[in-house]
Amino acid sequence: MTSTVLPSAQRLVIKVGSSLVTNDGKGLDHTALSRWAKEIAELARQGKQVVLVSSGAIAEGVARLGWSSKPSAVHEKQAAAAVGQMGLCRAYEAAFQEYGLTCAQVLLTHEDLSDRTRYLNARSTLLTLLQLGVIPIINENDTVVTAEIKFGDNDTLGALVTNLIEGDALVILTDQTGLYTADPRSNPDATLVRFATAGDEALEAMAGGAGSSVGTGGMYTKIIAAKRAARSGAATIIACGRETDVLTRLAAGEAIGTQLTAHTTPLHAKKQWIADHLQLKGRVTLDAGAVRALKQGGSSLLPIGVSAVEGEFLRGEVVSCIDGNGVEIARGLINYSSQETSRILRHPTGQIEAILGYIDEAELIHRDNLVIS
Ligand SMILES: Nc1ncnc2c1ncn2[C@@H]1O[C@H](COP(=O)(O)OP(=O)(O)O)[C@@H](O)[C@H]1O
Ligand SMILES: N[C@@H](CCC(=O)OP(=O)(O)O)C(=O)O
Repeated sequence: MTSTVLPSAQRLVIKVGSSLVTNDGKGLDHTALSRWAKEIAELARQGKQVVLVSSGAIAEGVARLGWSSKPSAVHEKQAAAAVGQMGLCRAYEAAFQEYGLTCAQVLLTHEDLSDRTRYLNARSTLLTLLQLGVIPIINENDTVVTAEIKFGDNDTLGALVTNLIEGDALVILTDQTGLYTADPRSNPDATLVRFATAGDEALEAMAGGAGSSVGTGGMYTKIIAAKRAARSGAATIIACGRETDVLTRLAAGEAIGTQLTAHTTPLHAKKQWIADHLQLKGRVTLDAGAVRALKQGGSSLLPIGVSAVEGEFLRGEVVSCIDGNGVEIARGLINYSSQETSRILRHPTGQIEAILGYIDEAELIHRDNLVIS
């Protein structure tokens, strides 16, 4: 339980809060942005895919408009967010450019992620950006949200994005070292919780249950976000964004802050997520040997075991694996598009590169991404 998850995490969602991004509301903290960009560039160099969820639009808008404090009227908050988002984009673009990385702005609402078509569109856009080596920077689309449909906090958005792209981990950077047994601002004796299980109800009490002074945000939404991220098997780390090299040290295996691990095995949760949430985009027909290998369990699907392909799909989409009689054997996330699959089917893995001119993965569907029917 005490091992750290980040060294093996391939796909990460990193969320930074308003207090960090805007230096406690005193305008954008360019030094902090540049530090994170440098660390994220290092993670990318290590082969990790990173999505950044950044708050701060409203706080930055308030500063740019010369207002003395955050307005309470929703339409004024929306206006401030629209102004501030420009600043966030410019600052992130400059910060990432310094390290040779391209970034992209993605604004999402809760509705986008509860509507199946939009969910899948958002997913495929984000996966395409990641494949292109671009760092997506996500915020809530404050212009179009009303009280009922708004995320209300970017911790929840971070968790939903983690589910959406099946991130291996959600890293929530905030102004505290991690989760304490009580709010350290008002409880000097509180101690840091280093490892726990996401979804453990005792954590919600520590973070101040809903209705208390911190119940509408603060640590509470981070604990709930961890519970949500665990549904697709992701672990959550809550750490201080002001700590030197926090991201690269976490990636090197250092236990910093609080780690909340998914209670089910990540693999099981991820497979369940694939089965429940993603739409079938096509079918591949397996030969008898591949059917046996999959049914007996434990094997990945290799292109040599596939005899036919139907439908149009992209890398990362879900396809059904059927036997010669059309009976479904499994479903899984495929590593090659339908066009690529039709070119490499019946071929040994060693020939993929010669046929396509490149190789993404040796397997057509990795066993971790296969759900046997
Ligand atoms: N048990 C707890 N452990 C740590 N921080 C807590 C706890 N309960 C409440 N908090 C408060 O949560 C705050 C962080 O939440 P918030 O201000 O919403 O950050 P962000 O802008 O990063 O989302 C801390 O500054 C702290 O005062
Ligand atoms: N969309 C808003 C997000 C506000 C928000 O959730 O802030 P935080 O609790 O600091 O992560 C903004 O950019 O200001």
